Amino acid sequence: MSNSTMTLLREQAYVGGRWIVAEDKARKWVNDPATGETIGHVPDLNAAYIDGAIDAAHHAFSTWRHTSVVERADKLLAWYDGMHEYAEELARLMTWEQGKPIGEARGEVDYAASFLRWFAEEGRRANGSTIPPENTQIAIGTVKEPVGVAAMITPWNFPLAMITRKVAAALAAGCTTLVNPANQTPFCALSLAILAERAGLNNGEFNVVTGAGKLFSERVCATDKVRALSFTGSTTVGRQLIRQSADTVKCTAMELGGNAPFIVCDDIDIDAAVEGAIAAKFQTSGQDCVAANRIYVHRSIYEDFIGRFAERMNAMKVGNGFDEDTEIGPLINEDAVEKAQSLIDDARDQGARIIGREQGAAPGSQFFMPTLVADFTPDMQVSSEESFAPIAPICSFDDDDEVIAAANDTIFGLASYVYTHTDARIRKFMRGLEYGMVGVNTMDITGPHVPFGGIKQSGLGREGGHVGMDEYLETKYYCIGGLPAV
Ligand SMILES: NC(=O)c1ccc[n+]([C@@H]2O[C@H](COP(=O)([O-])OP(=O)(O)OC[C@H]3O[C@@H](n4cnc5c(N)ncnc54)[C@H](O)[C@@H]3O)[C@@H](O)[C@H]2O)c1
Ligand SMILES: N[C@@H](CC=O)C(=O)O
Repeated sequence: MSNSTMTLLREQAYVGGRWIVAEDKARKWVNDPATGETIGHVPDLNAAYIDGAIDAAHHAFSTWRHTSVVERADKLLAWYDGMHEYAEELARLMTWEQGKPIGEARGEVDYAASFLRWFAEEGRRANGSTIPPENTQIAIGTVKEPVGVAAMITPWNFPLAMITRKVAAALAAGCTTLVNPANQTPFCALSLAILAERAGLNNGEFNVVTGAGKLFSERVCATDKVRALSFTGSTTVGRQLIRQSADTVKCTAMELGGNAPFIVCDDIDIDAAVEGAIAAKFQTSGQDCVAANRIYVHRSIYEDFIGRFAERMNAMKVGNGFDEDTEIGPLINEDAVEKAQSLIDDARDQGARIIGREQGAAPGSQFFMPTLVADFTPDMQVSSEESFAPIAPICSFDDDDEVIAAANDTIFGLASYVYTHTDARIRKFMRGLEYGMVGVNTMDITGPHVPFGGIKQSGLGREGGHVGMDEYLETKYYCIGGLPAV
């Protein structure tokens, strides 16, 4: 399949079950990050269009909230089937506008679709409860009800999965949805809308509102018609959105930044730990909220680990994501490349050893060669900031308590990893690490069935798993009095 024959590339927004362009012809252009070439454009919707989309979702809610769980599940499953039917095209579209290596893009299509199936099934389990009353003439219980219209603002690094993980949960709960996708990757969101429309979600239940996130958030936060706001992105923007949501007291779900520690103890198979660290660091070319951002290795195996990691890293193929053997693609824009370089410069100036291929070997201006920063210290920016780049800071430690304290010394608390084969240590790390997620001897920690999310300034709420619908459900308590005594 070539890019010119794609059938899922649509240069219109999807609002109220209709495909629209902006009357004022305002557009946002989308570029291929690997080549810089233009892919196309999408409408840059102004406030009036955003308000129209809010009204459409609000109107649709009055019907969708009363649909049966079976109807909701059928539509989500039809959408799931559509994603599988068009899996290869979706993957190619993602590689084109996001830059992700095609193998990873195929993986994300499956991952994104898995949330549609999971929540199709999970919708049936939005159970209420009965509560034993204190006298026999009353009946007490709870029912779960949808919160209302839910708005979602999603990032570019997982342009399908970060949408389906939110939207499937919300639709299964009986909410209607408005998605504002990242400006770098709107075509993935719109391809989802094409498949949603074919699955029968064609009446304003799912809207893709392209254009600036800032304006979108201002409009949705200002109105009571939108009751929930779910955001995935940086902690800086998340804080701002929590503030903006205060005036209308919205339910907010926040999946924010991370600074994941990856701890390698001295009782492990070094090659397995190196493979885990390589995957945890370089997936999505380092642009992953759960990417290993600080690697701590026990002093007794430190130089050995660095040697093996560097050898593996230097063999990684950096290139256009469409080449099947590419392991590291482009970064999302040139600012990201500049930021990566400034992190390396700061670390070098403060005495770190910089190991890796020359940046001159990069195949284009938006590529950053994978780089190991050995002997990093807490004062370096690579330690406190999420690099979102293929940069692997590594330092040594002597003692478990010391490394747990170092790992926890951050405002973030999303993912963490530890490699050790000793039972007592597993328990100590699992409980001691102040993170929402702990991977032990694996970096493969996500899936539709797990509660994904962070503590501290990495977020509020969980996505996926049994709790993934909680953000979109209210608990209504009822108390029926005056019943005949039993
Ligand atoms: N916890 C998670 O599940 C998760 C997943 C993916 C990415 N992230 C985080 O996202 C960040 C990387 O993405 P980024 O740099 O593009 O983040 P970002 O916060 O700049 O942008 C994310 C989204 O927010 C929108 N946005 C930007 N400014 C806005 C504003 N003022 N109001 C409303 N919307 C606005 C953007 O258009 C984009 O769609 C990293 O920190 C990463 O850890 C977290
Ligand atoms: N890698 C995460 C998304 C964050 O960027 C996931 O697996 O859901």
